[in-house]
Amino acid sequence: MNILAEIAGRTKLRVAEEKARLPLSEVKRRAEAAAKECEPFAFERALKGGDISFICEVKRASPSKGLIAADFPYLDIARDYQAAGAAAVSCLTEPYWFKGEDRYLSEIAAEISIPVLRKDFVVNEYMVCAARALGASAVLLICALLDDAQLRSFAQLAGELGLSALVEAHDEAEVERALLAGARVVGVNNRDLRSFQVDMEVSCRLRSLVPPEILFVSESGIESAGDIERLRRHGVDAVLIGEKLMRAADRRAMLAELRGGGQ
Ligand SMILES: O=P(O)(O)OC[C@@H](O)[C@@H](O)c1c[nH]c2ccccc12
Repeated sequence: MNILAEIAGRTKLRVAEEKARLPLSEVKRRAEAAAKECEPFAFERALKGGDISFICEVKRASPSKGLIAADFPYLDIARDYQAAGAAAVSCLTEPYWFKGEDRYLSEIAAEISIPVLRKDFVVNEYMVCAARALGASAVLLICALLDDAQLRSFAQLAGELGLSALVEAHDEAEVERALLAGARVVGVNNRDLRSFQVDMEVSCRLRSLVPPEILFVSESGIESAGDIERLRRHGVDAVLIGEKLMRAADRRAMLAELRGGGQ
């Protein structure tokens, strides 16, 4: 079984436990209440226009790298990202492989003013509603994990809650499926979630398949100002960076270095 299927299976059990504590009707009510108080689609707005935007990730561990941050002052990290000019923050909430927690997301969203993406393995509508209820402005939908009907219905539900959906693809067929599902933000993962192989060329190759009015985010394995420059040249709207920033002693300085010559 590949890791994605394994994570999805474990996630379904996790959500079933959550549901037993807090029913879907209550999470929906909380999500709708949160939607009334938040600016709709703030995530998309934050990525639009200007130079390439940075989505900076708060990630404690990953299946490919193991423990990334022994010391994990997640609120300080999120505040640093905001101070360094990040357009948005991505926060892992998956507990078993990424050592994430829902409270990291809710506390970060309450602490900073830039939008926060819930980075998790969404497998049902409960998780979309919970994302909003926790204070997220965006939710990740992974094409490799969801069929067309699920992609469409979760993207629509997100839309009804004013949440942006970052629809993640890794090849031509998945980009096509993302667009068919009505994605307004397509993320191309440079990392193959099955083999963990990282190749920036994947983003460069797939860029032209996404029309200019749809936001294009390049995700994973981005490590240098040179990488960013290459993606900029290909017309990428935003980059999603985790490990390189998480491991930096001075995250603000690292973000400035990655941004390089752009304004
Ligand atoms: O740490 P990196 O290589 O900079 O990658 C960040 C981000 O793209 C990665 O965490 C990610 C991309 N898609 C995902 C889906 C699930 C979990 C994690 C991810």
